[in-house]
Amino acid sequence: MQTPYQTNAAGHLSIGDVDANELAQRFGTPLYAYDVGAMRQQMRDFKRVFEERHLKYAVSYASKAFATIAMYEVAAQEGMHIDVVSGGEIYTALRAKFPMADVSFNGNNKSVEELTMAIENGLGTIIVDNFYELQVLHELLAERQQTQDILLRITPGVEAHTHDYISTGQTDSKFGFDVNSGQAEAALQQALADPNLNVLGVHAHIGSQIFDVTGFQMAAAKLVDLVHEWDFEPQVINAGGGFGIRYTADDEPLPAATFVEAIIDTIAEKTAAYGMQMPAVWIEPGRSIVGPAGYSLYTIGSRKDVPGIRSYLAVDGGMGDNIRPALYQAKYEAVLAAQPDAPSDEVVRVAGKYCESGDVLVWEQALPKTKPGDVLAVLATGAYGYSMASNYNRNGRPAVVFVENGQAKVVVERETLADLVRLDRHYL
Ligand SMILES: Cc1ncc(COP(=O)(O)O)c(C=O)c1O
Ligand SMILES: N[C@@H](CCCC[NH3+])C(=O)O
Repeated sequence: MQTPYQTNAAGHLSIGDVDANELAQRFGTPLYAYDVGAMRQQMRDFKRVFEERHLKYAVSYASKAFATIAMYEVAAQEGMHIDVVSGGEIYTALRAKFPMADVSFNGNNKSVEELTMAIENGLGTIIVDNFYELQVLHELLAERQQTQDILLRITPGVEAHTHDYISTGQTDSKFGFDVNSGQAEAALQQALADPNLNVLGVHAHIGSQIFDVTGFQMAAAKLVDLVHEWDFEPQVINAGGGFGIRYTADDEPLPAATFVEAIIDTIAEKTAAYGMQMPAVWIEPGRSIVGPAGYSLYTIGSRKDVPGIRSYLAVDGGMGDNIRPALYQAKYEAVLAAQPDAPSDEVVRVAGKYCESGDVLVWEQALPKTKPGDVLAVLATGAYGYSMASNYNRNGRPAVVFVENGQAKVVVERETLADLVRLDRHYL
């Protein structure tokens, strides 16, 4: 059976051709380690179908999944666009010297400051979410006698079959212009009439961690139907992100190309049927670019056996570096770095070190016998792990290393104790 990880000659877990135990020893734990080659491969896989078909496109990495200077550098090197959702992500991209023309800006409540930052730095496309934003943008642009390319984010009423907290395409959503009530069409007319706005097209994002193409086809078809109904010929249709990945053996993700083909084919067929030009197709994968490439390395510490119930194996990280199990009941798999393929002896719950009963990393994990000091690797933690990390319990955030071709480099330093009080001020 094919494993979702690599091993080296010693039979140890290998990340980017470096032994995971060695990474843990050199850089300490907890540690986020990324296999850069795997990320590059995913980016290329998403782009390939567009290239082969000579289409106008953008594969825009949804960087909320993992936004650091180094990540933006790799994305730029791979000819990716990026999607940002805050002034902080814009600032990080600027520091990475990411080409601002290839940046799009999503979000349901972009502040005046953030929108100002976007237009003053030549950010390529603003994905407008609501009427308030249309108004603020108009004022900022008119003042500066500038125009701005925008897309309109539409809530197409397509609900992805995924965990309820992370579906954003349905009608009862804080995101985007609602279709059924006529808001989306009104927004389009308002934007088209605005001399400072250049409406490139429409955008929809239906949810996250999706395993079939149907939702994307439905949403893409709906977008084409809508623009046709509104008598608007878009230059761009953005089908969002949400492509599912393998966290555990229960997940059966589709290849990047399958999603891309389904989206392209739907848009091509629908636009052709209406006698419209084929627009550029944009997508926004986040999780699927960085998720499978990321590993969280921990050192095993204490253990508690509750007779007849279960055993808890505790590691030196937890919900501060990976909130997803606590927040979404997300499931992960873990292996021992020194013997990932060893037969298992028991099933344990991998818990963190935080003062919270829900601080779990893996709910049920079969493992060989372990001892304190062993390095445990949780797989596929590259998306929404570091980016959702916190300093809860005043634990510092782990370092991040990028590993490629046998070389490892720290791209985010481990937070120190001094970092934890850096912004504190004495009261007395
Ligand atoms: C607008 C938008 N685009 C793209 C994404 C990326 O989603 P994922 O990381 O699941 O690909 C998200 C997050 O779900 C999003 O809200
Ligand atoms: N943070 C979520 C995904 C949210 C997507 C936001 N658009 C996760 O960890 O799966």
